[in-house]
Amino acid sequence: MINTQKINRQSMYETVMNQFNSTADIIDLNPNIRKILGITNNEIIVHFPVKMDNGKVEVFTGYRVQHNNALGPYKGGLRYHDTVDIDAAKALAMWMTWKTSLAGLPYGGAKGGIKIDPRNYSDSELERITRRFTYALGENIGPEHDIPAPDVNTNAQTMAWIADTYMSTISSSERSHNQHVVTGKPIGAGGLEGRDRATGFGVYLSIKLLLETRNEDFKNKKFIVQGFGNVGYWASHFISKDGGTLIAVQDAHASLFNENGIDTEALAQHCEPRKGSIKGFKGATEIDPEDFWGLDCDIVIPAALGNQITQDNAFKIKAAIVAEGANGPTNSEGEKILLEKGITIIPDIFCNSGGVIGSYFEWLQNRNGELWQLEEVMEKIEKKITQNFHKINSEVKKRNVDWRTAAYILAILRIETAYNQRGIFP
Ligand SMILES: NC(=O)C1=CN([C@@H]2O[C@H](COP(=O)(O)OP(=O)(O)OC[C@H]3O[C@@H](n4cnc5c(N)ncnc54)[C@H](O)[C@@H]3O)[C@@H](O)[C@H]2O)C=CC1
Ligand SMILES: O=C(O)CCC(=O)C(=O)O
Repeated sequence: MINTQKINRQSMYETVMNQFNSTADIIDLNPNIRKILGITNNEIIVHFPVKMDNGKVEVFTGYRVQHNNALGPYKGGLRYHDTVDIDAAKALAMWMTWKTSLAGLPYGGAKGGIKIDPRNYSDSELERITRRFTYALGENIGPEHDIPAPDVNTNAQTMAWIADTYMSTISSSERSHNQHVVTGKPIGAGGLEGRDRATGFGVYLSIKLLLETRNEDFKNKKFIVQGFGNVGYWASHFISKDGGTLIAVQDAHASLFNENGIDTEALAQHCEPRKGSIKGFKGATEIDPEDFWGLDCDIVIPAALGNQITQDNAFKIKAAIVAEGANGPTNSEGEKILLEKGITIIPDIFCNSGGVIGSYFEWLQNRNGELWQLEEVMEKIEKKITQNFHKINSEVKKRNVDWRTAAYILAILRIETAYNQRGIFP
């Protein structure tokens, strides 16, 4: 569990702006484009009332920030968490713009959510909250305009409620072909086979590809994971299946350690859906959360919230690789320390891009009226991530820079090219 006083030192917004500005300097980004990308296009804040199970009305605050749509419709998740505010949504929306650009997708970037701890609400309250949020967002979302997806504490069920509510607001003749207003839906409601595991699979694959460049694989490799939700679980599943040993897991409630290995599937079974936690799992010992980052291992996977690896703990990390499953888990000071120690950071905008790549395939599937099988989806995701890995690796070598810098250069250059080709800033 994290000490929030420490994580608030540098905001995620400051982190993403540092990353953007240092890249803009390196590539000598057109100053007009720099101005545009340095701000967000639209920041939507909605307050909406919902009747609770006890009959009382509570008013909630929801956010949707649309950063940039030079490459296509806005795309990015919705998060239900206490830490959601306008600055967090702005930072996360910017990361989406870089991520979709780097991945080679026809999308821009957006992010949003509700400031709420979903554990305090019943399922039927969450359904009403989600539906009222969707009404409040109104035409700010749409299948060709802004397409939400799952993020922290939201899931396929949340997306199904949004799609159903959105479709009830449009004309009946439009309903049958607007399912792609959100991605990450349940399979029976237009979802894509494999979207559930797509992000974790991408995290696994990005590490595997990096290990291959070093003539290594997962055998005899020990890894630790912060966050055992969608991303943390699926990343652990694929790495364990490929020979890696999960020795520690931390979530919002506990930190667990077993030097002989934690059974990923047994731990997943222990966590009941949505409100689940790793706490109380019998196959590992609970440790002090402060000891988590310093454990002796080869790979560290932050897969929870932003600003987790900072100047307060980066110096403790002994692993050779930090693979960013989460968005913005490493702040600027933390990154400096890791790089000085010679640790390779696989940056979030590449490492967790399997999710939005899967979402793109779901969007195409819905748009084209097709149904894709799991095997072909996973092959397509693997192909795209592998191609992107090689592009970043070439940039790392060509410019002799770290992986985040290389990824940012590619992402921002693609957007700059789009603006230039449109002839806006000759
Ligand atoms: N779900 C997706 O497809 C994608 C998610 N991501 C990012 O991955 C990260 C995790 O997302 P999901 O797995 O979808 O969320 P989730 O809601 O399924 O799981 C979140 C996990 O983080 C843990 N957590 C929350 N607060 C914590 C704290 N203070 N300390 C330690 N652990 C804490 C929770 O206990 C839970 O295990 C987020 O940063 C998200 O933006 C990135 C790309 C796509
Ligand atoms: O699948 C998507 O559209 C976006 C998922 C997301 O929020 C992310 O990649 O951070």
